[in-house]
Amino acid sequence: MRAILVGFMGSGKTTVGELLADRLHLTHRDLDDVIVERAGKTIQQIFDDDGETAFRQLEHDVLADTLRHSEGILSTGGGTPIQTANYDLLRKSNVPVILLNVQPATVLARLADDGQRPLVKKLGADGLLGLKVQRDAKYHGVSDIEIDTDDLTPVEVVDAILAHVRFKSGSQGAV
Ligand SMILES: Nc1ncnc2c1ncn2[C@@H]1O[C@H](COP(=O)(O)OP(=O)(O)OP(=O)(O)O)[C@@H](O)[C@H]1O
Ligand SMILES: O=C(O)C1=C[C@@H](O)[C@@H](O)[C@H](O)C1
Ligand SMILES: [Mg+2]
Repeated sequence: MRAILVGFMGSGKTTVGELLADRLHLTHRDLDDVIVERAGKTIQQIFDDDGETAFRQLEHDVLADTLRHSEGILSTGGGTPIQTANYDLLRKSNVPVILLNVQPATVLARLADDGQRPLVKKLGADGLLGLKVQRDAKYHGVSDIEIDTDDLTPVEVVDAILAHVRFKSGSQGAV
């Protein structure tokens, strides 16, 4: 991989990852999409049928495979860096890990109409922001670079990433 995006739900990892990959003519992988492909069902269905623990195991397996075999830009899921095994894989990856920071009000605004994320449905606004507080130290700890996204459009987030990370052409990755 050349760069890995992490952050809470609604921070823009999927949106920005796609734009960043386009800009750099790299492939984009979204971990949630790979999980859905592998499971043959939606994330909501995995949570409903198999439970969150099964989802987290699948997420770990897919992360390990993706880090081993894929090139380009990786957008993680919102909970990916939280398990210790995943946190360690990301820290050891030798790839810049970029945190897309969001304030609580931004999370709620961006996810207001969401019907896709099981945890948004299950936890409600207060529970969601509580989860963010619990996770924040891990997001900061796992990242090499942090971008505050609240006042930026997705394209401006890409510009901010490119201002911080120098991407080499060829297969050697970012430096
Ligand atoms: N910088 C931004 N400004 C305004 N809206 C944004 C920005 N980034 C993302 N969004 C919007 O917020 C919503 C969530 O974005 P996205 O799906 O990219 O988040 P995510 O970090 O991938 O979430 P998850 O962890 O659940 O995968 C989308 O509707 C997207 O268009
Ligand atoms: O923050 C989380 O735990 C999640 C975020 C999404 O990207 C999905 O991976 C799933 O809905 C769980
Ligand atoms: Mg996403």
